[in-house]
Amino acid sequence: MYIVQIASECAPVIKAGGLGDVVYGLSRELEIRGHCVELILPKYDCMRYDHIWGLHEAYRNLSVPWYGGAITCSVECGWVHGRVCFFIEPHSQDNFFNRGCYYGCDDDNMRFAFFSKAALEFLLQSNKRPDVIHCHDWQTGLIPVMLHEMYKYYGMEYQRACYTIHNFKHQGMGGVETLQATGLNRPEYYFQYDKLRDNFNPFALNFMKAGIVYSNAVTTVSPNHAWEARTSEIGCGLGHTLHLHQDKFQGILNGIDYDFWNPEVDRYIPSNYNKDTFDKKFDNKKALQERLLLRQEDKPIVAYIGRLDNQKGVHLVHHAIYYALNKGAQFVLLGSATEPGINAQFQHEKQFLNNNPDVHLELGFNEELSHLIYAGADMIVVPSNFEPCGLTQMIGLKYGTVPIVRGVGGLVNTVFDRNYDENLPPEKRNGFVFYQSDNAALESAMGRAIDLWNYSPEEFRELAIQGMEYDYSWNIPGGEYVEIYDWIRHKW
Ligand SMILES: Nc1ncnc2c1ncn2[C@@H]1O[C@H](COP(=O)(O)OP(=O)(O)O[C@H]2O[C@H](CO)[C@@H](O)[C@H](O)[C@H]2O)[C@@H](O)[C@H]1O
Repeated sequence: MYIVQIASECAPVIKAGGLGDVVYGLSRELEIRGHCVELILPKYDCMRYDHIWGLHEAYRNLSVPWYGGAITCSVECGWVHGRVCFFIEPHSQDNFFNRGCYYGCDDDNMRFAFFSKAALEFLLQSNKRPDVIHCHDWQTGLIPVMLHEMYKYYGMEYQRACYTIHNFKHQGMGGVETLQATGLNRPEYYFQYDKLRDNFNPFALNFMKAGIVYSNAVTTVSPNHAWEARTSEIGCGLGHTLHLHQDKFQGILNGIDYDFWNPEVDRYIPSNYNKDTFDKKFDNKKALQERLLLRQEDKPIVAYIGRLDNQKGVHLVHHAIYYALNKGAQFVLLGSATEPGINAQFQHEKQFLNNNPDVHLELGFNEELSHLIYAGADMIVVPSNFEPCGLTQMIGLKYGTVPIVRGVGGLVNTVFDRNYDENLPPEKRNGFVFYQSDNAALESAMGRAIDLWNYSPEEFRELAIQGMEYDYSWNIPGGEYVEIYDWIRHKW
């Protein structure tokens, strides 16, 4: 099969969070299975060019219709750790992707509406006719619409669209101008509730809703989240739309790329290990303590890695720091906040805790350091308010770092409580789970984890090794995506 992935991120060259990991990991798995995969991405000025090999011009003067005129783009091609990626670079005063950031601009909706249009034009003009176009998140939600309403008539009638939602919270909104710019026009048609009109704001078009309505198959990133999104407020207003389209909607648990996230071969950590050489994990713990100037004492290290925003339960992350310190543990945080208020709060916290030898807060994005933390910490806490899948707990498991998670979304599908999970025998359990989003609930799980480390170290070690035995690679989800692709190719 010939599959094109279109997304706003692909790790490690463009990574703001988990979306990038998934786009890369899934593409790699599909190629291993013998499919031909290409990626189309924006050419941001701030992406990690050091991860691209052989960047060269692939298409000159791609003319992309925009607002009745056209914007000329160049398309460059390069290999990102073996994956063929096409980077679209528009030449216009809008400077869509030369802003020193991936997201967070006032005109994000227009930036990615343009990217979506340009990606389709590139496929059309370069005569690429993939079997499946796989789009991700709100940034590419308009692609299935344009494919069905426009490009189908220009010679792309056999291309099928699969759409994956990684985060319902960010849906992308536009207005009439989006229709004018992309050439979709016809507001009276698209502003209908069974098309793009937002379910709650009658004056807005919703990009994510567009992707759901117009794609041949829609997925989100775990079975439990698929259920939550359809039946509760976690769908952020799209529950009804998902319900209407439930026949083509399902949850597929993300995988982890074990070539990249694997303590046995990880080149960013000083001491490689696996479950048979688990004790070498301790060398990484020492290295982590040294690197972050933590007190070199035999204490458990609790870590948090992730974006710092309300989704991630920042109030509980904050509480976890102080609770760990109170229980005599150490705490390491690696995170970045885009919201100024949350950023200021953690900057303040960092200053306040600066002289404490048992805690380190690293505010910013640091891929290399994240590997050392996964390898060096004993536990990783994921207290999310909602979590479509969550990668950090799965990476933690692979590194023998015991997850302590809130039982929501994909965390429910991946972490099984050592003491209370009744569905699995004790030797299959792999972490600690709590359910409410208050301090007491967090403490109930963190307390059990830290106590086990302190008072029954052998049992803690066993639990960590049980976690390492789980296979959360792309092997199973890769097969599930292929089944979906096959289904949409033959059904429609
Ligand atoms: N400051 C930092 N420095 C270095 N690395 C950092 C970092 N902050 C985060 N990371 C890394 O980024 C990834 C984050 O994974 P998450 O599952 O938390 O994704 P996120 O919530 O962004 O994405 C959404 O998409 C993913 C993928 O579908 C879903 O798993 C998730 O639930 C959904 O919210 C991990 O690889 C982590 O190590």
